[in-house]
Parts: sequence; structure tokens; C-alpha cells
Amino acid sequence: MTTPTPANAAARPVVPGPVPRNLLRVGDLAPDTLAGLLDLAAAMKREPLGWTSALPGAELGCLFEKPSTRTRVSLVAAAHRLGMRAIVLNREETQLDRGETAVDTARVLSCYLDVLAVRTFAHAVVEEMAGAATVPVVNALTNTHHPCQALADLLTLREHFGELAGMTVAFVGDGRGNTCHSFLGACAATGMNLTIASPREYDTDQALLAEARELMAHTGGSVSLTTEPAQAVRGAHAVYTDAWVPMDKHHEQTERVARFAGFRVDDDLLAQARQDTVVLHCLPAVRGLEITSEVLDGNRSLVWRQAANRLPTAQAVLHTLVTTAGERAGDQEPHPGL
Ligand SMILES: NC(=O)OP(=O)(O)O
Repeated sequence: MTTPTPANAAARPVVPGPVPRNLLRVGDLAPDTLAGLLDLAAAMKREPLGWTSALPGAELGCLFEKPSTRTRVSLVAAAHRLGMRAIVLNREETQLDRGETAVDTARVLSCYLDVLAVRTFAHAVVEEMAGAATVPVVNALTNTHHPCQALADLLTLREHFGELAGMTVAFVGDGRGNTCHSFLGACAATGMNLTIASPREYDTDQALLAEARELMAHTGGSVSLTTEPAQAVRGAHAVYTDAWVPMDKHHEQTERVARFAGFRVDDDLLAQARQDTVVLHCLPAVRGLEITSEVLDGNRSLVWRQAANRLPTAQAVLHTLVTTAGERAGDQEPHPGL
């Protein structure tokens, strides 16, 4: 698809390559590319309706196998702000429930779409779909990664603090969750110093820790683990938490709530942090469990701005992937059978 450029494109940020074909993990983005995406998102936030002629007629497909409020609506709104159209499919509205494979689904949807966003369970599914698709695939959340969220997290911190490199941040709660994993990747790419506080059996994935540390050797960041929330938040510019019970783990509710007691982000915990610390939460929150209402609604909370930043970051991702795919299209062999 051709991609007309806005009239004043010269003044607009260019995302430095190499731009990946898909966005499945934060680690798909080189640090410079990630920084460029944040610059573009910031420009789109300043001029939200300045891009409505960027991708006229392009189609976004969203395939959701789990519920979503923020990701789904921000992607659709972002598409509209780029002049695109969007179609949202829940799993049960497709033939997936009747046994059509995810791979076959991705291959067929590619015939109708310019970009496909997928929310699913196992990360391997979105990888397989990206392998079969002939259009870019955006991970709209898997059990292990949530890159769209991490971009909004970074934009929010950058707006508040200016410079990300060298910041000290804490994640308190489920260290094995997709939000923590993607925030770890975001810290690695931007040179932040992260301490993750979680019960030992919810420690962050070792392979992702190793990958982050390798990148941090170049970006200057660091990551450490603790089982003590107070230790993690000491000196932290930002304290991040997430729901204790992921969407597909309701059967673990009682066990998790018991195990995470002591990991709540409340005023007592924040008294151990910097006076100017800010609080992040990807939402939806369970008020009174992982975070108190006083903190969520208090003057240290950046949570609502973080949610709002899902839109310009989604807009930057869609624009960059679709534009780059259009530039690559001439080099591609048609999919066998087409
Ligand atoms: N944070 C987030 O991904 O929210 P949704 O599950 O509502 O999309």
C-alpha cells in the first residue's frame, strides 16, 4: 500500500531503523528505534488530528482472545487518527473456536488487512501468527509480553522526568507477569535501573533477565531482584505495580492474594521511596489489593496519564509498522499459493 506523507512531514520525527516487521516484544526494538517511536508518539500527542490523511484506506484488524479495554480501544482510535479503518474480532466470532488454526487465520487475515493486532495466551501463538502473516503483527498482550503497554509506560515517565537513562525504578508484585517482563525490556533499552520485588516463586523469567542484562551492559541500566518491597522502592523515582491475578489465573486467586500480601503499593510503602516518587499501574486495578485507592487517585499517581498514553503510542506503532511494510512490499515474494 502506498503511504502518503502529511504536508508538514519534514518537521516530524523519523523513527530510525532497523524497524522490525512486527512488534511482538520490546526487545524487537533497538534502543534508537524505541526512542524514535517515543518521539513520534509525543508528536502525535501534541497534534492528535494532524495525521488523519497518513494511511487512508489502510485496515487494522484486532483479534482478541482475552478481554481488553485500553489496548483494544486505543488501537482502534489510533487507526482512525491515521485515516485507517479498524475491525475488531473476538475469538468466538471467528472460526478459531471451530478448530481453524491461528496460523491459517493469520494467513487469511493478511489478505484483507495492512496490520494485525493479536491478544492471546501463549506467546508462541503470536509468534506463529507473525510467521504466517504477510502483514505486520502487533502483540496486543500475551502471557509473557505486553510491548504496547511498555511504550506508554516509557512515554509517561519521559514526559514527567525528561530523561529516562539513569532513573531508578521499582516494580512491586508479580515479577513473572507480562507487564513486568515488558517493563524490564523497556528499562534495558533506555538504561534505567530497575529493582523487582516479588515473592521468590514469582521471580522474573531468567532468560529475560539475562537478555536485559546483556543490553544493559551497553545502555547503562541495571536490574536486581528482591523479596522486600521496601528495599525495592528505596530511592525509586517511580514505583510500578500490576494486578496480582492475571486474566487466565482466576483459579489461583486465593493462593495469589495470600502470597502477595505485603506487596501492596500503599502510603506506608511509598513513605520508603523518594518524596517525589510517582506511581504507575497498567490497569485494570483491583483497588485495595495491589494498590490502594488513596495511591491510585493520589497526587503521586501517573496512572491515568499512563492509560491516556496508550493512544499516541499505539498511533506511532501502527504508523511506523504499516509505513515500513509498505516500503518493503516491493522486495517481497508473494506468499506461496497467492
Ligand atoms: N493495560 C491493558 O492492557 O489494559 P486492557 O487489558 O484493558 O487492554
